[in-house]
Amino acid sequence: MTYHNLSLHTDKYQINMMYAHWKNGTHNEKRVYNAFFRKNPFGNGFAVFAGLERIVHYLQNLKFEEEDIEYLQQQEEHYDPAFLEELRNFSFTGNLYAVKEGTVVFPNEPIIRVEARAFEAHLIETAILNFMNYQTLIATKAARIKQVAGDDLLFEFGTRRAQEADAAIWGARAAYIAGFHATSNLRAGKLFGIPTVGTHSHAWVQDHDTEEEAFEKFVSVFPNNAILLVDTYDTLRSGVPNAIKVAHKAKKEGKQVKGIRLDSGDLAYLSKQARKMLDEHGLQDVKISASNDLDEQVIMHVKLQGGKIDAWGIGTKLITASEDPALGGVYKLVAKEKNGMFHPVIKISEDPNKITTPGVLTFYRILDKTTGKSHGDYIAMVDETVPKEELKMFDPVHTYKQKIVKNFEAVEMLQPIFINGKLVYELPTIEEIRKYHQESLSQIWEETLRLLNPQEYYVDLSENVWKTKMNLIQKYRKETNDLE
Ligand SMILES: Nc1ncnc2c1ncn2[C@@H]1O[C@H](COP(=O)(O)OP(=O)(O)OP(=O)(O)O)[C@@H](O)[C@H]1O
Ligand SMILES: O=P(O)(O)OC[C@H]1O[C@H](OP(=O)(O)OP(=O)(O)O)[C@H](O)[C@@H]1O
Ligand SMILES: O=C(O)c1cccnc1
Repeated sequence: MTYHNLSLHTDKYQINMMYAHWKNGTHNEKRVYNAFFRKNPFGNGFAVFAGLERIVHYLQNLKFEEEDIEYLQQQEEHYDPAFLEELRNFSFTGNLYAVKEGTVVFPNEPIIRVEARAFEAHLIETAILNFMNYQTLIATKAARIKQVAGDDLLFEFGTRRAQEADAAIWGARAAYIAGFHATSNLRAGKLFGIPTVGTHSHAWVQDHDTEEEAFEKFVSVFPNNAILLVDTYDTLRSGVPNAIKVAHKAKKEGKQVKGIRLDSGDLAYLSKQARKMLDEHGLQDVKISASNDLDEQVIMHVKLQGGKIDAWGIGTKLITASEDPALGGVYKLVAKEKNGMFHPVIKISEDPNKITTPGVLTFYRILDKTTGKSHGDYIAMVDETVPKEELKMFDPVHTYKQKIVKNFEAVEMLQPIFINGKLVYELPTIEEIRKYHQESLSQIWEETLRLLNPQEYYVDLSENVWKTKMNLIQKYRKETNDLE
């Protein structure tokens, strides 16, 4: 895939802050930022991290071309030519740590940590959040759909309804990571190695004198994999009977109609009737697929009503994450360098959920060695040793809620991706990511995975992190009181 240089894919305030740092001589000081989200989308109990591959390519290709420099010069009269010269030599030289794509993640944990010169850390915020927020959102929506679909096949059909081309292909990839089986977008298929799928549209049927002729012609060119759309005129009176006729004829000629597609009406009723009609004609091997504004709710209800659908094609509601269209992930400064050392910094808010967790942080998934399931996640300083035998886990807000965990394995979730600007991580294949996602899901109790009112997963702080946070809150509270 050719990756375009996206250096200007940032907000102007980032370049302004880079400029202000440069003018003040602080641009080479190191900063630490964490990317995280505060709330699971769709009322879900978890999210599925995606976007890392795009972030890796973005950082590898990050440079200011001559035309970008010229454009910046025109945009802001204050930019000093010597600053623009500095941009000419720009590349990402920092460290980036991230969880693996496909990981089940939770609110408020640092899923990406950036350690870089203030100059670089500012520039990359916007693009990192752009990639992480969208792809994680779609992977999460896809995981919800996957959960209700069971063993049924899931096809991603969203491109025509997606918010432009990038969203279509990266959304198709995110859906595949979360367990979809194929996409209708050939470019996504080619770029990422996702299996592709295609039926035909209503236009194909309208284009012929009769529906039967349309089906026959289609089967004649796709003798073993045609899926016939049966709802153009009347699903049960015309579409299904014509498909049956054509399927019989095909059989006699050594061909095979692979399936039919329902795209309107009551999908439970129509699929049950269609299955009955097909079976009565000995066509048990003709599968039924469905589409039409599907999401996890409709799929679940159609299945509860006894619908006989083998494959689901999902477009609009997946690719636009229609009922919750933004993840809201943020990138916050958590430590800054002074005299060669990192010092934790905090952002205070009236809303306790918006107070950041300071320090150079990592986090661990605390897996029970007997069940293989997670007790929760544990955020600690990178230089902290996590106890091996007994771990005290406590709720960081209601601290009296605590438990002592034994017989566990603490798995560090953040992986080094770039060290001193060098890529040190081998990007996994899409199949490896998809498999890893299932493994990650299997470590979470089903009470947290359920679609409706899931049990909240514990994301706890080490005592050290908690104390650092409380001390900083006290410090700022005291300073503010002193001012009054
Ligand atoms: N049995 C069902 N239970 C719950 N929802 C369903 C069922 N069958 C279809 N739906 C969903 O209901 C929504 C509306 O379907 P409806 O039949 O009203 O519209 P339509 O079929 O698109 O209409 P039209 O026939 O005019 O194209 C769609 O999102 C569809 O997926
Ligand atoms: O409903 P979605 O989840 O968004 O899935 C994609 C939709 O796109 C197609 O319809 P469209 O009316 O665009 O074209 P068609 O003529 O092929 O039906 C397809 O038949 C699906 O209904
Ligand atoms: O192949 C299909 O049936 C398809 C592809 C894209 C959108 N709707 C349907």
